[in-house]
This record gives sequence, C-alpha cells and structure tokens, in this order.
Amino acid sequence: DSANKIDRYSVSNFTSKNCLTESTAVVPDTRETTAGKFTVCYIYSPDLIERCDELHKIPMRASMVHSLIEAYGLLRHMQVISPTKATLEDMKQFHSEDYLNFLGKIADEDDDNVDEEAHQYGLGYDCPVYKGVYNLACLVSGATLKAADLLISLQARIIINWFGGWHHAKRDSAAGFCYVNDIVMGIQRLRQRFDRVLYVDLDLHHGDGVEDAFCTTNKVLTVSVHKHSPGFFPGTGSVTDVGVGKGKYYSVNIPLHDGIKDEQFVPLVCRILAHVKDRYKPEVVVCQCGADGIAGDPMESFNLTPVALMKCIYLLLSWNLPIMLLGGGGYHHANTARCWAYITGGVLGRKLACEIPDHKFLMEYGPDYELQIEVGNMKNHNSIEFLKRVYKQVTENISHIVQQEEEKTIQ
Ligand SMILES: O=C(CCc1ccccc1NC(=O)c1cccc(C(F)(F)F)c1)NO
Ligand SMILES: [Zn+2]
Repeated sequence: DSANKIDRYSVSNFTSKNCLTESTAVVPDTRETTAGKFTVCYIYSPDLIERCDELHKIPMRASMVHSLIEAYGLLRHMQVISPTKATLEDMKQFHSEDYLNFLGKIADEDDDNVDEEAHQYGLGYDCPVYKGVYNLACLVSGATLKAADLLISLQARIIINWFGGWHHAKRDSAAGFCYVNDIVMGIQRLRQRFDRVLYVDLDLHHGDGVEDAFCTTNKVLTVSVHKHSPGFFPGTGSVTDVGVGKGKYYSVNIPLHDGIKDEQFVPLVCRILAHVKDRYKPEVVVCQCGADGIAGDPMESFNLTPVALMKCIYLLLSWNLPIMLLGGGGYHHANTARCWAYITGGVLGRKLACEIPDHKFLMEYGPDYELQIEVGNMKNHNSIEFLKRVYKQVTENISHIVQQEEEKTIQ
C-alpha cells in the first residue's frame, strides 16, 4: 500500500500549500502505530549518560535528553535496558586494532607523546584527545550493540538509543567528533540475523562513515538526507554518489541546500523511502535521528521542526519492521532534548503536554518553556525545480535496485 502513498505525493506537494495532504498520507493515527502493540525498549545507564555528558562539544546534552524524557513520565511506558560495554573484540569487528589500541593508550595518562600520533587517527581539533575516550567508545558501542541484540533476539520491535548515532567515525580514525562508529557495529551485528538492512540518516550531515562501510554491498542500503554545499562538512553525499560494485545503487543520497522546511522535507524523504521500501524490501531498519537540522540549531542550516523527523519515523514505523532509533548531532541542547522527547512520545503514541514539565534542567527551556519549536524565517535555498530534479535523479537511481533472492546470511 506504500505504492499508493507514492502517488499521493504528487510533486506539487513540494509547496507549502499542500502540506496538509502530505500529513494525511504519511502520519497514520498514532494509536495504530505502536502504543500497546509492541514493547518499546529504551537504552540507558547512568554511566553511559555520564560519559556522553563529557563530550566537550555537547556538554550535559545526554543528561538533558534523558531528564526531559523522564520528566514527561515516558520511562514507565518503556522497557529500560542497561547496556553492556563493548569489548575490544566487539569494536575490532569494524575498527582497526591500531586505532583502538591508540584510543586505549590515551587512557593511560602517563603517555605524553600521544599528540603527534593523534592526528593520524583523526584526533585533535574536531575530536579532542581526552582520557575517558576509550571508556566512552566501549559504552557507546555497547549501547548500540545491545540494541541490535534485542532486535535479533526478537525481544522487542522498537529500540530507542539517543546516545548513539555517531555516523562519521571511520575504520581507523575519528571524524566529525565521532570517536567510534556505533552504527556500523550495530548494522554488522544485525546482519548476523537479517538479510537486508535499511539505514536511514536524517542528521543535517551526510552519514559518510556508515555509507563508506557498506558502499560495496547490497545487503545494507543506506539513505542519507543532508545539507550538501561547497565547504560544508563532510562534503560527500552528492546525488551521483550511489555506491560501487555489488553495492551500486544501494547508497542513496538526498543532497539539500540551506533553509529546507517540514513541508518540503517530509514529502521528498517519505516518497523516496516508500520507493526504497518497495524495491528493496528491507527486513530491519536503523534510523539516525540527528537534530542539528532543527530550527534554532547553531548550525543554522535547515529550518525543520521535530514534526518533520517524526513524520519520517512514523512512515518507517508503519512498515512494522524491527527498528532501532539513534541520536546523533544536535547542538542546541534544549531543542535536541525537545526533539527526541517528542519522538519518544510519538513512538509510544502518547501526547505530551506543551508546557515543559518541572525538572532539573527546566531553566534551559526559557523563555517560553514549551515543547514546540517555532520555525525560523531564514531564506529557503531549495527551489521547487531543484527539489524536483533531486527527486527525479534519486528515483532513477533507485529504479536500478533489483529484487534479491534470499541468501543465507554470512558471518
Ligand atoms: O553533527 C555532526 C558533526 C559536526 C561537526 C563535524 C566536523 C567538525 C565539527 C563538527 N561539530 C561542530 O561543528 C559543532 C559541534 C558542537 C557545536 C557546534 C556549534 F558551533 F554549532 F555550536 C558545532 N555530524 O552529524
Ligand atoms: Zn550532524
């Protein structure tokens, strides 16, 4: 039935006047999505939060996210699962031993000639060296691996891990302030049980680390929607970037310009996801929900509200596949907490009060103390013609995806 959803997105829907039609096509009534049907698991431990709070670019953000979800009384509607630390063996499934040994070496404070070596591993300005980094790597990786194990063991259908989603890290280097790529490790774990994995990256930035890891295989299809403009990090992810070899056409990139709003973002992304679903027939979904594209973020690039991410996630949930939701970017800490609390409520089919409930970080939500985030009035550099062109190119790429016969899962 997602096919008929496609033609409900006639291209004219890229204009704001049609935003009401797309909201009927994509957003099933929340009661029919997940409330009561499946257990929703929420990955959390005090240690994981404390380590993430230390990340120097997002200090205390993890605590703010968790505290707001707790303050809205959502924890009692989920199974809260404490993650185990990933072992060196676990992380070696993706990262090189040299890189992991180097991260481990940093932990021993006595070693001071760390700085020269640091740069060859992408450590330095964007990813500063600090003593707790190895411990962070084990916890963050362990959290997403735990999420994957829960999906594999069919213990739950929906796993939320707002403390994962570090999509830039490479096999042998940190990047874009991601030290380890928990997403790649989680997808590799899922591949032990599922034949075809769909990865969706809604973060403002191109999910290059995940795309690179799987660009040569047709067993993981990556879709990334992101800002793509000269000089903007990481610079990859153009629409012609489709993957290589057996993976050709299994990397899907939706490059956008500054200023995109919900009314254009939702129909474009959802129509493309519907095409991908029909052609690829994924068995499990991993969705990175980075919030740095939300209006008010210091990145000042996209002009989205959490509703846009929620509507894309509702489409994914409507497929009734096992799914893992991950965090990622988001540098306005209160808005990031608002966004992920709103999504958590939406997944549970629970309405959240507009007033931010009293809790430890209430003062961060002034002056309005509301859950809603108002769109900004920044210029939208995405013309209708541009969006039509991107959509045409992306759907042409996707049309090359062929039905796959079932294969034994390897590993
Ligand atoms: O969000 C990211 C990584 C963003 C990034 C990539 C490369 C180098 C640095 C960064 N991070 C920032 O630019 C950054 C991080 C925290 C806060 C800010 C702020 F200036 F926008 F607040 C900016 N990926 O999804
Ligand atoms: Zn980002």
